[in-house]
Amino acid sequence: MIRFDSVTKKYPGTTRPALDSIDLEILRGEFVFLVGASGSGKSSCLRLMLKEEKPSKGKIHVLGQDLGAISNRKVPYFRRNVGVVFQDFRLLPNKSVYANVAFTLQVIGKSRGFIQEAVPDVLRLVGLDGKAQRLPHELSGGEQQRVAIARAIVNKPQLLLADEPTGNLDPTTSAGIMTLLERISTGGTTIVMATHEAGIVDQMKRRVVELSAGQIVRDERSGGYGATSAVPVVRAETGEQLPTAPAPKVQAQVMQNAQPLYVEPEVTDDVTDAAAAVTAAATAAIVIEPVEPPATTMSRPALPVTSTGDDVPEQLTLAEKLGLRAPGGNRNDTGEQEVGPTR
Ligand SMILES: Nc1ncnc2c1ncn2[C@@H]1O[C@H](COP(=O)(O)OP(=O)(O)OP(=O)(O)O)[C@@H](O)[C@H]1O
Repeated sequence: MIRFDSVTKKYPGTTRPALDSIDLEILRGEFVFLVGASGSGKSSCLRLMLKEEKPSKGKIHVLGQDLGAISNRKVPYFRRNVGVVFQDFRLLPNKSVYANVAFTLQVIGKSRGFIQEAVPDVLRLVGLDGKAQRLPHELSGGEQQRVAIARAIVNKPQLLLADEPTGNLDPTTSAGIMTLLERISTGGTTIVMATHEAGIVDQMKRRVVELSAGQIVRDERSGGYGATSAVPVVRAETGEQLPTAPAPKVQAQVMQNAQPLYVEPEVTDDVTDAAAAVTAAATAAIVIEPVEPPATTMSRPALPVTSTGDDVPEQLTLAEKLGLRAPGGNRNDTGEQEVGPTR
């Protein structure tokens, strides 16, 4: 499904690599957490898997394809099989929930009939079937993230990449999002998720790959978060060590005491709401701890905007960022403007 062979990523103008000779194999259907201190290379890993960045050395295979052999023109076709979810949702602000999800299918040329079936189906799966006509700002943060997840999976990708998808959400809502991701995973989708949330990782007991200063320092089949948040942050550009990484919001202890996140799917469409209710009840005791910002803020570019080649424009539309259209391709009537969290 995913293979990294001695992959090194060194960004221009930096003194040390963001990823340093990484070997990694992820099999079909796995649910893998990428953990590690801020700056350890998690987002770089995801960007490489999506071919948003090119490795400086080494080879990457995703979905059976050698990413180095895919031309920029063919990248959107590759990405049709890869869903992506970001911390800041990236929804179209002036489009309804339905239109946001339908957009993905319109861009890749699916028929109206297909869209009219697929969108309600996926909105039911994420528990938003009653909210199809709402605008993003009329939804809670958790609901907005569920729209983003619906958009990411509506084309039934084999692989879902998630970069801190609960980063903007409170602990209970985060647990609900994890319930949903776990359900998507049981449907056979491979999921790779970068996170700082110790409680979630400890509770779900999935494969954990830990990065430290660009190297894999731990790869456990059924692991916990470990002590990564205590690992000093290292700035790739200078090698300077920063004192702390962001504190996780969902405390491990509380999540350990919570009931399992996953609820067996039922035949009714209310299953997601039922699962969310169970999760909410189980995590009702969670105390929302104020998250102190790190002593020094890391300068890090937004995940998808990085230019990958000489012929790729700097300003990418949403469809281009999501890999649904080749950069510079025909920008028709899809109204591509994006929005982050609206609360
Ligand atoms: N476009 C870039 N140009 C230069 N350096 C970069 C770039 N992107 C990332 N880096 C550096 O590469 C290193 C790894 O960054 P990356 O974003 O992959 O870490 P991360 O583990 O995802 O961090 P966080 O948890 O804060 O999101 C960091 O030192 C970062 O400063």
